[in-house]
Amino acid sequence: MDRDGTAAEPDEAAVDAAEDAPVEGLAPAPAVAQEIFGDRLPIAERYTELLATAAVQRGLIGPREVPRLWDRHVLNCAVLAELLPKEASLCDVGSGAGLPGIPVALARPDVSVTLLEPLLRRTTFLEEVVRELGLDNVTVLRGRAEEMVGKLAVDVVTARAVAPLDRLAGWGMPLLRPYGQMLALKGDTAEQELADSRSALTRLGAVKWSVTSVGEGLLETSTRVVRVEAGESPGGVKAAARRAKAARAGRSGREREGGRGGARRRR
Ligand SMILES: C[S@@+](CC[C@H](N)C(=O)[O-])C[C@H]1O[C@@H](n2cnc3c(N)ncnc32)[C@H](O)[C@@H]1O
Repeated sequence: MDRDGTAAEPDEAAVDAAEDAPVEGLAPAPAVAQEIFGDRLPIAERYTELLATAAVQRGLIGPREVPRLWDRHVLNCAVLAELLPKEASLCDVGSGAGLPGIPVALARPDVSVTLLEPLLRRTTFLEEVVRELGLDNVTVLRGRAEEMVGKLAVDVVTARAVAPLDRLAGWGMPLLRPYGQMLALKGDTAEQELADSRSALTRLGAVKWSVTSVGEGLLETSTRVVRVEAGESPGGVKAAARRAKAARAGRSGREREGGRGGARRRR
């Protein structure tokens, strides 16, 4: 600010230099990032910088994570791309600062990603990031997963660090289309959580489940994923009833609108 109270015009060269300056503590992108993100690598680098700066300042990422953002967060999430069908629709439940949804969207521009997150502070950050990075395959949606049954139906649900597997499945499976899949990043607890959740998964319309590793041969530590495949009724009986209710509400709403239009036409 100048002494007369007006903001000084920023020096363009100084702004450029500030933008190019390395972020303290953040390592440069590892060589493998080029293989994973291809020509979107500069966008992935900018996203990682935003995690190291704005997301840390707003309390969405712990400051101690900064030195390991590439390995433990961005790349570790991006390799989920290996499991995604071509041109899939995907909902990242409890996306937080965009993990794993944004790295996946960067690695797979053919996939349409919805970042679902209930907290306003987090959706505000996500909207800003999506706008700044120009991610046209990403939508931000504010809400809880259990409120979205009948409103959202996708081929793939992803989640990391959101809830124990049985509870997560109760939220995520009802958002799938028939024969869709839920991919939960679970690390070392994957097998145990799966063993503890078998009856819940069956009740929720799952027909097949396994623990799989992605990023092998690319990352030092591969990413362990619980993969749960749905049958023809994802979410089971309760979800089917909720979807039918939502569909009836939608239909009667449309009929009411049509009815009003019809009345106008008859007059
Ligand atoms: C520990 S954070 C993990 C964020 C991100 N997935 C990551 O790995 O960095 C858990 C997130 O789940 C969100 N969450 C909690 N309950 C949820 C629900 N029922 N539906 C959707 N998101 C939920 C929280 O708001 C929070 O952002």
